Amino acid sequence: MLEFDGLGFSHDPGQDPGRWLFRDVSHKLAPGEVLTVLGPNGRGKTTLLRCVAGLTTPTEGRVRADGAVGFVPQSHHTTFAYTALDMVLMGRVRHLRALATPGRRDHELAYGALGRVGIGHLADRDYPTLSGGERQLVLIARAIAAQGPVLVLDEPASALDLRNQGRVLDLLRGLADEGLAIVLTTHHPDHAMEIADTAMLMFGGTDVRIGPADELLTDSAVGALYGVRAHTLVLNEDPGGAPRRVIVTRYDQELPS
Ligand SMILES: Nc1ncnc2c1ncn2[C@@H]1O[C@H](COP(=O)(O)OP(=O)(O)OP(=O)(O)O)[C@@H](O)[C@H]1O
Repeated sequence: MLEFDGLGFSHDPGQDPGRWLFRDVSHKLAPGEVLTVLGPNGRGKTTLLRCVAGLTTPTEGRVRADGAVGFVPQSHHTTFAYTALDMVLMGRVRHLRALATPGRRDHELAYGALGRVGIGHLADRDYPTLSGGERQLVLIARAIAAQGPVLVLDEPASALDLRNQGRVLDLLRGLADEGLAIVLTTHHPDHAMEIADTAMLMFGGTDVRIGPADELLTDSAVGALYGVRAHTLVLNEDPGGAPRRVIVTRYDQELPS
């Protein structure tokens, strides 16, 4: 379970009026729930995620989680020559006694997590030599190996190719179905429609809308959020199966701001 209540953040709260990135944001995620956060660049998605993960202190409000919150940053660089396996083993740290080194079970879980994100073959590679997408997969594996009940991921698919985007979305949905509560940001409404139970649209300041993803993610809401024209397409890919709704945008048709 993850709950945030009255969450607000401003870099200059003393200003009148204060310039709030977001304010009065509340939601309670049940185990198994995926919440997807959408909003334009600079709207405060990363700041909100960092508040939820306990890495940034919110200006207002509080966060409560049943257990450790795993955080997967948008990108990560290190010059230290850790291997991919070492990076994933770091996710096990809170399970180790003081000064203990990872044991057989930790290694099994780390290899298992690398396998789950499809990069078991990269275990012994030096992390700084991996591509951006490969590094993103290592960080997701690290969060999986940590075995916490809550995962918070900042644009986890941003550096991934189309096939790996699908794999990671499937993986996250699968982890939620195993009982994890998951919060992620994305710039792709389709990713939200694919896996989210709940969507959060950050229109700015106090206008932050939270609700069931299939109700909130309409072409008019997505269009208004980004200032573009958006259209819904209904795909009947599987005869006898439920039609799938996707939102496409016309990049050449900005709405007047
Ligand atoms: N120290 C600071 N002082 C003032 N503004 C800051 C400071 N640090 C960050 N900001 C601003 O806060 C805003 C929110 O940043 P944040 O990274 O949360 O946005 P985001 O929605 O995740 O953006 P993106 O989609 O580009 O990743 C941005 O406009 C950023 O420039």
